[in-house]
Amino acid sequence: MDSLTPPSAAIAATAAERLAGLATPPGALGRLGELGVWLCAAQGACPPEPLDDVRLVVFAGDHGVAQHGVSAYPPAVTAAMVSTIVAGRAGVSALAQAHGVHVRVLDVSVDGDVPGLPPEVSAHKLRRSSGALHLTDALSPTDTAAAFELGRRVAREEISAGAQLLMSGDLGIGNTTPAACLVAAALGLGADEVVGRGTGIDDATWAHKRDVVAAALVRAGDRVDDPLETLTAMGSADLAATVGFLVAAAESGVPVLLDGLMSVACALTADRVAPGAAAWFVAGHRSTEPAQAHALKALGLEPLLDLGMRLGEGSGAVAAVPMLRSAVAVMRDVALLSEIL
Ligand SMILES: Cc1cc2ncn([C@H]3O[C@H](COP(=O)(O)O)[C@@H](O)[C@H]3O)c2cc1C
Ligand SMILES: O=C(O)c1cccnc1
Repeated sequence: MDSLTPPSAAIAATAAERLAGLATPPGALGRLGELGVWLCAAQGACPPEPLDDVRLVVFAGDHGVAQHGVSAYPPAVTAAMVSTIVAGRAGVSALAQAHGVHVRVLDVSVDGDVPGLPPEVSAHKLRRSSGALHLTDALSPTDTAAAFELGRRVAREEISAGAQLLMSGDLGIGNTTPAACLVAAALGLGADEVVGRGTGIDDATWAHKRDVVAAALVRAGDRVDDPLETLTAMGSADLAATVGFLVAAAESGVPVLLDGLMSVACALTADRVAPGAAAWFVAGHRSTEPAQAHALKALGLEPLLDLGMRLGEGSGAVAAVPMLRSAVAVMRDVALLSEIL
């Protein structure tokens, strides 16, 4: 893919000038000021538009590797949590209600049919679960392409419906294992550097998860050099869809607020598929997963929040939405020093 157009440098310069002219000491707004400048550049408008339409899409799927002792929870939790998001009662639902964020959840590859799902949640289902990535490819190349295109289509739908800011969320027991693999593949890291505690695994399970990731990396071989082949070898349909979603947001010039490990691993992969995509991303929070820290550093992103969260679902991104709205408010509503003197 060609390198993407970055946010407007001209508007960034105008916004930086406005920030410097506000009735505050220079730099006194700290990162809020930097965020404000970035948002102006991403929107192509200074002062920026209020963020009235903020949307999260949660990509749900199961993972074959979850049958092999890498999580503290059984795969059946995935379907139950999809229903819980639909009912508006998940962790991310509470945060989204508090901050006026629209949540859409998609069953991309949950293992089995989730009873009682509204058709719009299950209509895009691509497959059930994925191959156990240390033993076999997670997906076929056709599945990877279809999932990537699904994610792109979903982003375009949300943008057409009015999204000014997009976020991706994840749901799927075992998903920290493929996400760690994506980061290791992109950055040439070893399994022991990327494997984390996920849902809260003990030392013995961590050591096994590390061995599983190491085996997956050996099995993938030099396919790690290509981001889409990496998704085929050791990703999943829900993660490939997330990558497509993030690429399409960046292609369309819509800013993205990233979440934890899965979101950031997919952002890193999206920037490999579409170089320059990362200029459209801001990091919502630092999770406790080591691979997320490596990926953030490689992307040059410093997270807005560091609350020790490790939930996923998009929760850390949604928690950071008030920071972006604060940045908009200061850029719009603070007087200029020249007006008051
Ligand atoms: C009740 C519950 C709700 C969740 N919501 C998100 N996750 C998160 O934790 C899981 C990933 O961690 P691991 O790789 O260790 O399985 C995914 O389902 C992810 O979405 C949850 C996990 C649980 C148990
Ligand atoms: O980093 C995350 O988002 C995360 C970590 C553990 C489990 N689920 C999500």
